[in-house]
Amino acid sequence: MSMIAAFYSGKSILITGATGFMGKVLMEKLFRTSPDLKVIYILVRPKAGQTTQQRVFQILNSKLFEKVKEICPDVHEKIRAIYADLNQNDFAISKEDMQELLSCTNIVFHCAATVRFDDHLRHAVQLNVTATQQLLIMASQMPKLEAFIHISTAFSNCNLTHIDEVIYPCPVEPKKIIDSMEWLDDAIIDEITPKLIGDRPNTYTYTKALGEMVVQQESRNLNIAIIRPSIVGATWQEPFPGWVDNLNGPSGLIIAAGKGFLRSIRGAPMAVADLIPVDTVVNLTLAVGWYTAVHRPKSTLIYHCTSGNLNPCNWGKMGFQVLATFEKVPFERAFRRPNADFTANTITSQYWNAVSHRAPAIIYDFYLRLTGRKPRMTKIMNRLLKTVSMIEYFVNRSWEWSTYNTEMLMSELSPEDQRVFNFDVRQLNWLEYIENYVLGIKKYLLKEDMAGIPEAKQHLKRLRNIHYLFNTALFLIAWRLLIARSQMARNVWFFIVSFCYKFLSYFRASSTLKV
Ligand SMILES: CCCCCCCCCCCCCCCCCCCCCCCCCCCC(=O)SCCNC(=O)CCNC(=O)[C@H](O)C(C)(C)COP(=O)(O)OP(=O)(O)OC[C@H]1O[C@@H](n2cnc3c(N)ncnc32)[C@H](O)[C@@H]1OP(=O)(O)O
Ligand SMILES: NC(=O)C1=CN([C@@H]2O[C@H](COP(=O)(O)OP(=O)(O)OC[C@H]3O[C@@H](n4cnc5c(N)ncnc54)[C@H](OP(=O)(O)O)[C@@H]3O)[C@@H](O)[C@H]2O)C=CC1
Repeated sequence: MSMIAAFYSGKSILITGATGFMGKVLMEKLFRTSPDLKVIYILVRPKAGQTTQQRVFQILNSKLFEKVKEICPDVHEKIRAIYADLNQNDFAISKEDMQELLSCTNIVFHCAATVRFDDHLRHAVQLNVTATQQLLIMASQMPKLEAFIHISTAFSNCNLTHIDEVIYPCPVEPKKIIDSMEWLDDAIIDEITPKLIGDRPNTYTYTKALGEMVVQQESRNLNIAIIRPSIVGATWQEPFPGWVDNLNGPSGLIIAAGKGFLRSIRGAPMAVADLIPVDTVVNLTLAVGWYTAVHRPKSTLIYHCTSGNLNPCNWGKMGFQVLATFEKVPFERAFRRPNADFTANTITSQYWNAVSHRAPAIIYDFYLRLTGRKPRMTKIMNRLLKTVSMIEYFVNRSWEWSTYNTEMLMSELSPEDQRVFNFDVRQLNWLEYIENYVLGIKKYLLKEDMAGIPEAKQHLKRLRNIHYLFNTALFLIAWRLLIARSQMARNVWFFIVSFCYKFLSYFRASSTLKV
């Protein structure tokens, strides 16, 4: 019997960010392994024309929850969606709902965040810092609370190269930042943002670091733990391999490469690609929830959920396997044949951006205009290049995260728990994982049918022929222009033509002699 699964039975659990990538997998695993849990409260806001109830309905009816509905048929009744907006005071939760949350919650998993790299500092602070502070204040009023688990990121201290499982202070106190956001106008915030984030690449990593400081400062007598996952990818094993439903991290770029838009990234092929499957993060999160509640460590423990030091894989190997998978299972209606590579420096990167990204987009838009359609490729390409420029920081460096706490926890688990809540990345076979990841993107994100693979392969063949034809035409035009302008080129051309002629005459004469 799994001790962790038994621990969650009968519990009332509050999850923020349950509609997000990680939150959904967390809920799924909880229901699947502890169907006897009492209730999961989720803080949800209406979005994209859907009410909170409709959003929950959509999640429960997704493929991810198919197994859960067999194991826990009353799952609908065990989810209590609470209207909440983490940008508002008291999260805009009604008095009755707040009362219920405060009096019943046993465990809090705080997953909600803005993960956008380019978010305005005011918004990133509101969600990643102020909302965390407010949630902790709420938690301190929960008499039945056993553990509060905060999800941070392994990149909250990406300005360092070796990162321990400790909280590193930021130069300016989070409270001061929170206060200043209230009275500074956007223009001034824009001006001071680069100074505040310092040697971090974006507002996301900076505000996640502030969020950790807030957790430390507001911990009072709560049982708190912080989990720092690295780059979260598709599921490895559970509930099935390859599940993914958003474009964050590598997923969007894998699509861009598979559809032939992305041809090159400035990146270091030998740098460690610290990817971690989402189900591994969730298993660790649930194990940490159990350990924190049952063993009540004296201080706030931080757990690194990373792969690099136990089972490293580099970007070169990962990219190579992504491209190899496209050969077997190509994406449909590709713009060009998938063929991406890492470039070493800014100059070559700019060259390839001009030649392989911008030029084909301009040519294609010209073709669209000629055929009376609206040009769109330059816009898509600009967006892609913006995304690439934002992730380049992470594919050009390697980090070293110590994992003492994570390994300690692994050793504390019973063999059954180690199996059911497996977070041992040493068992991960990268090639298999990446292949399933690409397949998962095709099936669950792009919603492409496997039956369409022969047609997709046929389409790639046509693209290859167009590519050869285009290159040959381009070569001939360039050559023709050169001949018109340069005596030397003309001489070379006549030499080649006469050489070919002589060779053919000799070949014809010798074959006639043989007959
Ligand atoms: C040795 C030789 C080997 C040779 C082999 C070579 C092989 C080459 C490569 C082959 C294949 C490539 C595979 C690997 C590539 C490397 C990937 C590296 C990824 C590294 C990521 C590191 C992240 C680490 C950070 C820490 C992790 C975290 O803690 S948080 C999670 C990370 N967060 C994110 O990823 C969020 C990023 N997104 C944003 O910040 C923003 O969305 C944006 C700034 C990128 C874009 O903002 P914008 O306002 O322009 O657009 P938005 O409104 O958001 O969306 C508009 C449309 O664009 C779509 N979209 C959104 N995000 C992405 C995305 N990431 N990629 C693509 N498209 C995206 C979105 O859906 C919108 O679409 P529409 O609705 O249709 O308009
Ligand atoms: N994905 C990754 O690679 C990594 C993620 N992390 C961390 O893991 C956690 C979960 O990330 P992930 O699931 O990928 O992120 P997602 O972007 O998929 O999910 C974010 C969640 O936060 C919710 N949220 C955002 N703003 C509000 C708001 N104003 N009110 C209520 N809810 C809100 C979203 O709700 P809605 O659906 O309404 O937008 C969504 O449920 C985050 O803390 C992130 O920092 C850490 C390392 C890597």
